[in-house]
Amino acid sequence: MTQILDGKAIAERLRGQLATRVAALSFKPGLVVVRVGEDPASGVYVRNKDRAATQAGFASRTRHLPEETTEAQLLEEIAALNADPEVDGILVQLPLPKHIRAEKAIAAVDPAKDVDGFHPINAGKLASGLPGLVPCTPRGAMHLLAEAKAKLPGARAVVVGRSQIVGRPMAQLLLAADCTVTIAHSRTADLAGECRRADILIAAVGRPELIRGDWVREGAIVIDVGINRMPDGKLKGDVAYAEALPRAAAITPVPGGVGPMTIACLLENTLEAAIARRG
Ligand SMILES: NC(=O)C1=CN([C@@H]2O[C@H](COP(=O)(O)OP(=O)(O)OC[C@H]3O[C@@H](n4cnc5c(N)ncnc54)[C@H](OP(=O)(O)O)[C@@H]3O)[C@@H](O)[C@H]2O)C=CC1
Ligand SMILES: Nc1nc(=O)c2c([nH]1)NC[C@@H]1CN(c3ccc(C(=O)N[C@@H](CCC(=O)O)C(=O)O)cc3)C=[N+]21
Repeated sequence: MTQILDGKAIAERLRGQLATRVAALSFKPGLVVVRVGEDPASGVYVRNKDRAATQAGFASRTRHLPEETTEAQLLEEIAALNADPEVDGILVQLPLPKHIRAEKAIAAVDPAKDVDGFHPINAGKLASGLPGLVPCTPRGAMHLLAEAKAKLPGARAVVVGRSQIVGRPMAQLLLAADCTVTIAHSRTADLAGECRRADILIAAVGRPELIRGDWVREGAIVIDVGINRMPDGKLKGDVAYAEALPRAAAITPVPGGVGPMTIACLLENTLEAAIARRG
């Protein structure tokens, strides 16, 4: 029987554990989400983060800046949050309006408060095997692999996608866990062939059902990071779920897989950043 990795339930349990740890502190870890403009998808995510954080006992707020905010104004806002002792975690919601360079905003966040783990300092630490803040989505995927009791050392892991925010850090975490890691992308010569070798298959592409059932090795663990909004409003992953299900040992659904774990790991990172910074 294929194990369906219920990210919603696992994230709920993790948030409960975090709430218990937060309740034992003498302060509320502070999280600020900075949102610029009106990207429609961001509205839902930002509200979900805010609700999860508040429920778990964090001091959470959203700083919503208008679409016309200049890059310089955003950097000033970030500098103020860096200097605020009550703020432990800062997340600049992506995408940003086109007139703002995302890499400038990301690099402006104090690495000690960078709960997205996107700052080059944290990315460099991860690539060097040093402790630092780790991006939430790959971190959530690692929790799900633990839930699947994946035997990582020596396993062949294939990560499809090489973005700064998902694919690359995912590959680094699997490498740190002693997997043999392949990173595939849009220029990969034989994507189906690469996927078929995977004991652990991570899809982070952003193309609905690109990965077909017969690309999945019998007994593989499949983590589908993709979140694709279809014209009918429903969400689909990057993996053809119904086809892959009978072949996989374990698989994540979309929705209800990696997405909720991302939010739980944001809280996990914020708690860790708070404890590290406040001692
Ligand atoms: N569950 C969650 O919490 C989150 C989900 N997501 C979702 O994950 C998906 C990926 O996000 P993100 O990493 O930001 O996306 P990006 O668009 O930044 O990266 C996509 C990657 O997929 C590769 N790719 C695109 N088309 C193909 C193809 N036909 N064959 C092989 N590789 C391909 C690209 O290759 P190349 O580099 O060559 O262009 C690129 O490396 C999206 O659906 C996004 O919505 C994202 C963040 C969080
Ligand atoms: N600075 C920054 N950090 C991010 O981590 C970040 C970001 N910007 N921009 C957008 C992406 C996307 N992302 C998701 C988070 C939760 C769900 C999630 O909870 N998904 C639910 C369903 C949500 C729904 O129904 O729309 C699920 O998959 O079950 C999805 C996607 C974080 N991102």
